[in-house]
Amino acid sequence: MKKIIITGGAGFIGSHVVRRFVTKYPQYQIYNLDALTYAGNLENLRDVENFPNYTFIKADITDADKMYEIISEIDPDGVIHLAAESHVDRSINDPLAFVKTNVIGTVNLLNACRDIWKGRYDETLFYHISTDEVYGTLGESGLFTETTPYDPNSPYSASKAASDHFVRAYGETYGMNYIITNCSNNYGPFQFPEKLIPLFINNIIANKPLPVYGDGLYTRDWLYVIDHAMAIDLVYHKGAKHETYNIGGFNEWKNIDLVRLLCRLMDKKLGRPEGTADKLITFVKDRPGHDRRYAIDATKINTELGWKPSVTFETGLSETIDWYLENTEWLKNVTSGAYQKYYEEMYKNR
Ligand SMILES: Cc1cn([C@H]2C[C@H](O)[C@@H](COP(=O)(O)OP(=O)(O)O[C@H]3O[C@H](CO)[C@@H](O)[C@H](O)[C@H]3O)O2)c(=O)[nH]c1=O
Repeated sequence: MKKIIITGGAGFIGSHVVRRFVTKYPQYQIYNLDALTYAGNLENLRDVENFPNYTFIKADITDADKMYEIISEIDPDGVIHLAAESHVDRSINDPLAFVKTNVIGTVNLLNACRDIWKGRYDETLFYHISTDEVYGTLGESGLFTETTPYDPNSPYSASKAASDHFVRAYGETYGMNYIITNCSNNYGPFQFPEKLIPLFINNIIANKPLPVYGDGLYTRDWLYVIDHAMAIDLVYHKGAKHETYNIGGFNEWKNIDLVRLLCRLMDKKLGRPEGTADKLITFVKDRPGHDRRYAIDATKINTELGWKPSVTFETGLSETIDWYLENTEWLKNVTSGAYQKYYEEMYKNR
């Protein structure tokens, strides 16, 4: 039986990856290693928690000894590494937390895998999940390809860039098998409401202001999280070792256009008069170092592995809104307590 450790499996993207692997591959034993920080939630995995091929391990990747102990005990065939601090605004307030988890945490995993897999690197894989933000920002035209030079602008993207470099370096220096994928903005069920789409859905439901940063003309390339999980599955099984793949939706939206679309859909679904949510739009002080535009060229994964997004943005967004409207209890749980304090702290200067 193949054994795979998925780090960060209780988080947003991680939980979709865990669900896919546990349900699709009964012949694999899946270990979800997660520290359960504010963004990790076992509620995200209630539907698979009793599957015989699923095991949850609460552990923090910043603990080197613990990583060594767990990885030597399980002796996995592969590690799919998603555990990360991921919110840009948080990284501006507390960069060191991002260095600890994203850089040191990744190196801790690499060190353990390097030692435990020694002599059989060819049969094992360290698959590192990363972001398009490592490439920095684009002007009006152009796309990020796998050969675009790294040029990160936020403490978050700098920490992810550093972790990518370490993974590559361990491949070159020690000969470990690795793959890195860099993906664009994800959206979908179970996303913590600090990111644009779930935050704004939450605020529209609660009739709270929608804080659009700067002029709102920043551009992001949006991908449904389930399509990302499908890409990760494909890359894990078919990707070439020591390679990088970009994953994106070829789906660029200026923030303000996306917010207006969201407002329109939400008014309709909530049975409110058209234009109600629009009135909540509030332009606020910009995010420092705000990247103007991201856009991914996903040609390589498309032509070499045959992956492409399976749903349109309109369908994915509509399903996402429905999910949040049906799961108000989940939303209430994750936004209680510390969330309110965080929210006020984050927006007090904006
Ligand atoms: C939270 C928030 C965001 N924004 C803007 C900032 C960005 O231009 C855009 C999306 O913001 P966020 O949802 O924070 O996502 P962004 O900074 O693009 O980064 C995301 O996408 C990245 C991939 O591109 C991931 O690596 C990151 O983990 C993820 O957080 O919306 C607002 O205008 N108002 C807001 O309140």
